[in-house]
Amino acid sequence: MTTRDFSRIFVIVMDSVGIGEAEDANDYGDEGADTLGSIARYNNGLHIPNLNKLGLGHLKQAPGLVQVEHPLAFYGKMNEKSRSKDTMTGHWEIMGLYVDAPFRTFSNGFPADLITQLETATNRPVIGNKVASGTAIIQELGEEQMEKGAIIVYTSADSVLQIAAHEDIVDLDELYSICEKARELTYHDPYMLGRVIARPFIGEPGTFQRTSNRHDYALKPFHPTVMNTLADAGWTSEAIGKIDDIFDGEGVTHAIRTDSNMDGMDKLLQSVKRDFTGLSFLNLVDFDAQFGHRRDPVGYREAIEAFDVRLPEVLEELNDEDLLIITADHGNDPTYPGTDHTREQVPLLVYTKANQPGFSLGTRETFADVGATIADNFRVSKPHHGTSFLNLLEEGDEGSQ
Ligand SMILES: O=P(O)(O)O[C@H]1O[C@H](CO)[C@@H](O)[C@H]1O
Ligand SMILES: [Mn+2]
Ligand SMILES: [Mn+2]
Repeated sequence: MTTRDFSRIFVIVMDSVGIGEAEDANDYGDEGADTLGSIARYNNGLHIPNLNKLGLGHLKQAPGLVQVEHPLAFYGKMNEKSRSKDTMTGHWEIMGLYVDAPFRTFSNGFPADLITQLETATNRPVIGNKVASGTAIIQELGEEQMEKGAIIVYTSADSVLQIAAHEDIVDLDELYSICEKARELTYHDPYMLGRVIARPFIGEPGTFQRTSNRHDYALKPFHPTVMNTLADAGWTSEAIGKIDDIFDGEGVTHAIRTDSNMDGMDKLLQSVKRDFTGLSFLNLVDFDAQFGHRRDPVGYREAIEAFDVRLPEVLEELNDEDLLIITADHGNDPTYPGTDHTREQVPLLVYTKANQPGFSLGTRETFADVGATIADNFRVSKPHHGTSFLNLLEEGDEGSQ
């Protein structure tokens, strides 16, 4: 450990809260996607006084977004450089890594070969094997899964193999071990899937419900990320929520699980009250999983407003030596056709009590600017990608643009 400017950096990823189409949205068929703007317009407004105070209204004009005169945070937008719009790619890029080739996707289901290997390895018949929404496929196939003692395998536009089973038929230990086998079978070429996900559910036919016992089995990041360099240098590199899964534990010094956005905010607050030096990295997945993929713009608005309500508690606990960065990993516009992520720019809000008001950080070329800033702050080797904006945070008003 050497020196640092800020002693603690807190990063909150509002999973899927994009802020408008990315420059390359056309390549993804996502022209016009705008998660935050669409939610604001659909609901005729958003009540987000605290995000507005930070400066979110400087990034977008939409009902409920207010351009305050003296934003408390520095604000900007970021484009994603990696050629993919999934969660892992977004988070890895935030920590300084690029993914050049998208992980493989299977829009017609998985090859028969893989399914046979999975059935043999798990001794359970596979049903489903198609692209599906997770909440819909358990209603469709849940009863059959129970009768046959089968496992439901499905995928999406993301590089995922998801396995759903009723907790009374395939207990959690078995489901997790099935997923580990599926992970082994798909870790390398020719499959190299981004993630295998356990999707247990409970209940009766017609009212099946997924439980929070979901578990993700990711690939390890292809190269060390800023989380690794921080941890290797002896700083804290804490993961709250899905972060530990997304990095497959790489560079994580402490992992803290959460079961909802509000639980994530509770855990963040506990972390803010703890004494440490380094990074605390939180993912709030409900925006994406509960509302974006479910194409529920009303629920999504409520989730953003609920997040906004919790912000002051965090801001009050921060001191002059802390930095808070709020951003996202991709979009998931709940008014857009389909049920998948949308290629969007993401918001960047950077708050420190040490220098207010903030000003524009402009439109950043890559999410990796966040990782580069963190590395710069803690004087560890910079990631290959990204430009630090740390110096701008120290400039004061004359840096205003
Ligand atoms: O429909 P469910 O099961 O929620 O799946 C969603 O969750 C997966 C992982 O985030 C994505 O691939 C998306 O399809
Ligand atoms: Mn995501
Ligand atoms: Mn998602």
